[in-house]
Amino acid sequence: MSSENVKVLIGVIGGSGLYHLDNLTFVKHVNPETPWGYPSSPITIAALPSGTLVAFVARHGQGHTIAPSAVPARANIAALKSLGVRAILAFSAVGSLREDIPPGTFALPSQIIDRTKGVRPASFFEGTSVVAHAAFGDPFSLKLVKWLEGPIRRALADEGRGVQLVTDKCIVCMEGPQFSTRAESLMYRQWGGDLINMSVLPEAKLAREAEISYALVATATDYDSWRPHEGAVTAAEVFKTLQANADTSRHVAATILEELHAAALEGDILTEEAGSMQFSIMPRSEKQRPEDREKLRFVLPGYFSD
Ligand SMILES: CSC[C@H]1O[C@H](OP(=O)(O)O)[C@H](O)[C@@H]1O
Ligand SMILES: Nc1ncnc2[nH]cnc12
Repeated sequence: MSSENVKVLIGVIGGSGLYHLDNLTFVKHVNPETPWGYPSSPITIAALPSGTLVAFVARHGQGHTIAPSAVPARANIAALKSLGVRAILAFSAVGSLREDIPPGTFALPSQIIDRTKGVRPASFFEGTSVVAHAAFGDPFSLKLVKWLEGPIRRALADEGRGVQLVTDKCIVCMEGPQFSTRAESLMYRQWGGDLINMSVLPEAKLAREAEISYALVATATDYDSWRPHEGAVTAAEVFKTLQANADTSRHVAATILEELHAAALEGDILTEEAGSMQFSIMPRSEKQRPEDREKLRFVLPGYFSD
């Protein structure tokens, strides 16, 4: 279980239905302990055909034992960062709030509406003597999302199942675990929401605090509960599309990760996030507790060295 000497640039987070990337070559499992505990599941280190390594974590655990509100998102992001991860491709099963985003569609959202209820630890700085305000106006990495569009479209075309990709959508992140009421679902549409899940927050916020470029591949499974003459969403409805979406997600990952790794090495898709916390951390270091600085060094070594 040692994470020693593992250096990985790209991390993948799998959501509901996506518990492994078994179309890549398994190398080993690592389970880094972080100041925020252990990740949802041991992290799989997998090799691409060139030998390039990627890291994969199952958000809800390998056997889907962790509810969305209980996902140890800080440990997941911190563990990936400790392996060297600078860009995360996260997958999520989502509800659709729009007629023109039918189940089976893939989406790259660009905005988030936060409907979590404050029960999830949402910052690495929480409970410490260090105050930081990360910029989150553009919650996904603009450069990474823009870069992903072409390779994902090509991967979907190459798969040949006719899966469509839509971009520039707004995702609502709700608390759960129960699904929304019909009234809430209608309200989210009026607010401008296009998609809904229970997982993108605080994951995206924590990736930003850790200066990791983060993008979400949202895979639609259902129409939530806003359609007046249709039944409200149930888990059984979600399961109908989950497996096919997960198969396509694995295909997309296997097809684009080599190119993504090369683009990340080249550097440009990482430049927005790298160094972005520099002006977010309130600069009163003489009042910051040494033990808090040590904890934060795990995710932001550049700012909290002695
Ligand atoms: C199984 S339906 C609700 C569940 O599915 C999504 O999980 P994930 O984002 O990890 O794919 C959604 O966010 C909920 O957690
Ligand atoms: N309708 C829905 N609401 C919240 N999360 C979801 N994940 C998949 N479908 C969902």
